[in-house]
Amino acid sequence: MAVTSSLPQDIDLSIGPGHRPADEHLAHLKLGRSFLAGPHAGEDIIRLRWYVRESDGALVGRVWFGPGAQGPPGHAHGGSMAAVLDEALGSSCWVAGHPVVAAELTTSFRAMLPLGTVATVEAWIEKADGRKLYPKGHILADDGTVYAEASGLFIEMTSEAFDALADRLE
Ligand SMILES: CCCCCCCCCCCCCC(=O)SCCNC(=O)CCNC(=O)[C@H](O)C(C)(C)COP(=O)(O)OP(=O)(O)OC[C@H]1O[C@@H](n2cnc3c(N)ncnc32)[C@H](O)[C@@H]1OP(=O)(O)O
Repeated sequence: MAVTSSLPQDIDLSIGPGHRPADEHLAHLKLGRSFLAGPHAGEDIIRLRWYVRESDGALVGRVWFGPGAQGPPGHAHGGSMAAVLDEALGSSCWVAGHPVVAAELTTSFRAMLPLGTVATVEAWIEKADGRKLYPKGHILADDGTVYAEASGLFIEMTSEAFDALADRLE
């Protein structure tokens, strides 16, 4: 498939009914500046939009991997998929009311992801133990093919700690 550096507005990252934008849950982090979901994200690398699935509160994303995300010829770099999964697992905790940062992330790459693909990302909290959250997630093709999956340990912080970080950006 030929991949061109399409402008973001040419990429359809919408999702079906039963989802709402996740922005309201994630605004606390100044997420407009996110490496992946913010306006500064490279237009030809990755475009990403987060939603909350209303049936179970899971985080769902629609993500496009462009030519700037190349690893194997014509396919996404593993690091680009790991970055998306890092943000997905962390955000699944944030939308559930747990302000976290990543401590550990394990990613398994199951199938090569062709550049130009718009895929679905899903993430949810598998287990919680005090400040320790154990989310899981995956990147899926529309036919259900699993491109990559991840599990991690995320540590809950106080919202004051995040406010202090964000305040330094003002
Ligand atoms: C519209 C929108 C969009 C988008 C959105 C984006 C959202 C983004 C959301 C974010 C997405 C992106 C996410 C990112 O990319 S976040 C960026 C990457 N992560 C970091 O930079 C974190 C760096 N590390 C730290 O700051 C500290 O080490 C933390 C805060 C993690 C812990 O230091 P703290 O002093 O607070 O706690 P503690 O040391 O008492 O540890 C507490 C407990 O945890 C256990 N432990 C700790 N570390 C590890 C480890 N590595 N493996 C195994 N275990 C570990 C530890 O043994 C202890 O256990 P126990 O003794 O109690 O049993």
